[in-house]
Amino acid sequence: MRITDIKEARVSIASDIANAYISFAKMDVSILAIYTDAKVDGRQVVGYGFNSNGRYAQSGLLRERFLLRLQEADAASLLDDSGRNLDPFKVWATVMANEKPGGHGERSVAVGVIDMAIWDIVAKVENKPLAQLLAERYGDGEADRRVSVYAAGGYYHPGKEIRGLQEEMRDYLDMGYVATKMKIGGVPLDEDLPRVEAALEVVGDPSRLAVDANGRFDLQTALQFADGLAPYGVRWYEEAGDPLDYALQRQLCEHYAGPTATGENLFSHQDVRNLLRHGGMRPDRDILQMDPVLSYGLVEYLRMLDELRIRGWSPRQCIPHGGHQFALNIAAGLKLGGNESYPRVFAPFGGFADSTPVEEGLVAIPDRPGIGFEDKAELMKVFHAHL
Ligand SMILES: O=C([O-])CC(=O)C(=O)O
Ligand SMILES: [Mg+2]
Repeated sequence: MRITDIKEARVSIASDIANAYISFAKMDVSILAIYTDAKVDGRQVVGYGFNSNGRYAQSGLLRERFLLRLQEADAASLLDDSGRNLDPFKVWATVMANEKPGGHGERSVAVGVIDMAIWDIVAKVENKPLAQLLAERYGDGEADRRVSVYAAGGYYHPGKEIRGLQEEMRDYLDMGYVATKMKIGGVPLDEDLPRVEAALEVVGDPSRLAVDANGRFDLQTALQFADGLAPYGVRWYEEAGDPLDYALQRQLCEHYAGPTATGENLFSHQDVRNLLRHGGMRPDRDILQMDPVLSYGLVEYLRMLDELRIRGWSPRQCIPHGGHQFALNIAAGLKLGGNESYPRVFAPFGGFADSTPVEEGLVAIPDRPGIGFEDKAELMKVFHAHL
């Protein structure tokens, strides 16, 4: 088989929401289609990819470097031993040729978009959902049938007062979620704690509400918020400080008994190794949120999981960022602890298949080959309109 064509485009997901660090007023993503000459049940196999929110479209890196390498590669050099499917590890090595180590920057996002599309192809050629393929290749053969998801939102939004936040949380519960997440750190502690209390009034059990500071705080503020949050017992306290400030994370873990979470802005297995070595994170409670598409794709995510295992961490402590179907398949196939979901923001890239509504906080994997994008009409419309 061979790749016959590659199309890439930039799509806006701009909105007027903000977290403690950034506004999403100019947010966009790269979308990608990789066409092949493979056919399954008479249909051409096409793989789709996109990056999740928080990092911008990667058009320049994709066009000028990574896709060129893929297009210039000898077709046979990309195949697995059977010769009838792509090998994601060989594709990864091809697109990463002549890249120095370190300095991961956003190169990892461009490569992640390609990797997502390649795994979509590989699972389609095998005629299986990606979750099943992963369980067979890397697990005990059985994927989790349903994945625990939580509704991420609670952004700062002009004109959205406490009542608006409560309505948003109620909306998530009505949609079938039992757990949610909200932003903190965009206003001072004495204004944020009433927001947390208001959300808790709706969500109920504090173990069902996580809070996310998006890396906003210095050590002192991180600890002040920790003290403010401690009496509530929220599900987790996310990205208190800069994602690469492992000393801050360690001091937070020493100070705050509740679960913390971080990792969505770690883009390599080397970064994850450093977090686990130096960040003081506790395998019995803390949550790791690396997002496979932002961090060089599933090929690299498997290396991250190796770093976890070496250090006695269970993959169940991983709940990836990003709210996309790729991470949902990975969570089911590799038996992670759950997956993020964005029911109301970043559409149509957030959310899962049309045929698998969230029920009691769980979502199933549709019985479709690949990642399952074909079971998400609004997303396919975007792919077809641009690619
Ligand atoms: O607001 C963002 O950048 C998204 C985020 O942190 C999350 O989903 O955890
Ligand atoms: Mg976050």
